Amino acid sequence: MTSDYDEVTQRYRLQETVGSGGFAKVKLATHILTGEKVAIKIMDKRALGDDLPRVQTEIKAMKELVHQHICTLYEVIETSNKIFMVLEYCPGGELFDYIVAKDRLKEDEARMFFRQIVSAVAYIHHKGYAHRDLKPENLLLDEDQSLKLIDFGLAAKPKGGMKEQLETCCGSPAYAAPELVSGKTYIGSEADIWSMGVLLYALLCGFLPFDDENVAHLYKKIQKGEYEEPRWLTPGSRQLLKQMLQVNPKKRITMKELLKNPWLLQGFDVPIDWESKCEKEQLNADCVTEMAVFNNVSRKEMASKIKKWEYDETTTIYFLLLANKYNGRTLRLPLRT
Ligand SMILES: [NH3+]CCCOc1cc(-c2cn[nH]c2)ccc1C(=O)Nc1ccccc1
Repeated sequence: MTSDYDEVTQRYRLQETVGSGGFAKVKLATHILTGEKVAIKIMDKRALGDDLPRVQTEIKAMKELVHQHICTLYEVIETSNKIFMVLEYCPGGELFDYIVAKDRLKEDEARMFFRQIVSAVAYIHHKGYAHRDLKPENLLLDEDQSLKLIDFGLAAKPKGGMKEQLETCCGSPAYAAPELVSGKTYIGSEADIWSMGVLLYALLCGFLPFDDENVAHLYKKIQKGEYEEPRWLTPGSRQLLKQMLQVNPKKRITMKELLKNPWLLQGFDVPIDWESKCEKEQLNADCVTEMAVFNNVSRKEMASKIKKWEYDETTTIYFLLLANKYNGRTLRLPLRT
């Protein structure tokens, strides 16, 4: 009787559990061949029940969305009872805990993080997706204190493009846009802009703009769109929050305008670089060469194998090599003995 864990334990050394949410648990693991650390999200198909489509949505979205501020999906291993998602290692924990630990962030640090969030969301909108559950719990810090967006289980890619109205009410109430909590049809990208406004407020203030134990009262506050402006907020940040937390989605700042907002440019003076640095279309030649030598095949053969993007061990090794190129570490594949 092969256990569900046979395949994954052949290639990964499973370590401690670092998170267990509703229908998934996350264990740390080491990729045996390269020694690199990864996180493995483990789901039981029986326990998933009606949530199985949500996992399929997440896997499909993460395969399409490869970006420096999105947690990379390396591999998917499916057995008779389990789904294993091998994911990028993010040891810095959740942005939520980071804010709580610091009470609130100084403006420069809030801006540095928020630029990374805008970069990730501008990229997913460009790819025709809306995240629909943007909140500090879904932003993890990697070992270089860079933000990585996770949890695409509610992401939507409307067939008719980003202008198509969406119905499903989803995400966490405190971050949900007024048009969403009013049960109206809404544009995913416009709702994401509102959620990012709530996120920016949380970064700068350390508490939420709209909060109430009673969900009905919370919805009322969101629909009213009135919030406190603590005295420490600078005019620039007040102005930006006002443009993002516009109750009328048609009056809300657009992503295009957000990318060149003066408050976001302050101190950086370069527009937010939202393009992906690791597009799948353009393979990194060094990584291909390294893998070709390791597998004792031609580079041409290796490149076409990688381009199948089967999200198996080949995909994992390619992404792990690529990540090491970016953060300057040299990962060498052990020559096959
Ligand atoms: N509070 C975070 C628990 C879940 O941790 C992860 C979740 C995902 C994830 C979940 N969905 N999509 C990606 C990806 C990576 C991690 C992770 O590496 N966590 C970690 C690493 C070292 C110490 C502590 C925590």
